[in-house]
Amino acid sequence: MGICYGKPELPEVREPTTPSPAHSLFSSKKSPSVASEGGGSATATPRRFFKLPFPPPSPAKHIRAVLARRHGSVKPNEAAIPEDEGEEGRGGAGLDKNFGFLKGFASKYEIGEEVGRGHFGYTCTAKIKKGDGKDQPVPVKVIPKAKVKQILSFLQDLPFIAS
Ligand SMILES: Nc1ncnc2c1ncn2[C@@H]1O[C@H](COP(=O)(O)OP(=O)(O)OP(=O)(O)O)[C@@H](O)[C@H]1O
Repeated sequence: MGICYGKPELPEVREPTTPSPAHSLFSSKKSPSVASEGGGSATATPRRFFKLPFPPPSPAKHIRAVLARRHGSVKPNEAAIPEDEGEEGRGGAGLDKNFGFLKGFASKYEIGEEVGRGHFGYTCTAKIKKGDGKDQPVPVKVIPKAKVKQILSFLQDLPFIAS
């Protein structure tokens, strides 16, 4: 009897009945633990995030609150400038001159009628009284000091602007 040199019989490789802990890392199937956490879909986590008892505060509310607070402390002569242009028309209707011009303004310029309004102030016609350009018509933009202070104060209250 000779010795037979056939192929050695290899043991049959079978899938283990219980997968190793690393199996889920390489398997395309979802692990049972992941699948049980709310379905594992892309929408599951955001849905849980938005189930907060209160929605996050809107920055618009903060801005509106600051504006309302500021508006409450506005003096009567400041309220003469509307937020939207053209409400009172042109030509000086409702023009409030109850504020201080720069020193020497009255001696240099003769202020005329209002020609238009913006968010911060209004524009008037004026005429140079003396010196270079005497009698030359010029536009004068009037921004009440209190309005500037109000805007600066509002900007400082904003959380995203460093003072
Ligand atoms: N030189 C000018 N000649 C004629 N009209 C003018 C002149 N300058 C301004 N105006 C009128 O006055 C209006 C207001 O001008 P203003 O410069 O105050 O506007 P604005 O820049 O929108 O204002 P704000 O910066 O306060 O928002 C203009 O829409 C325009 O009708």
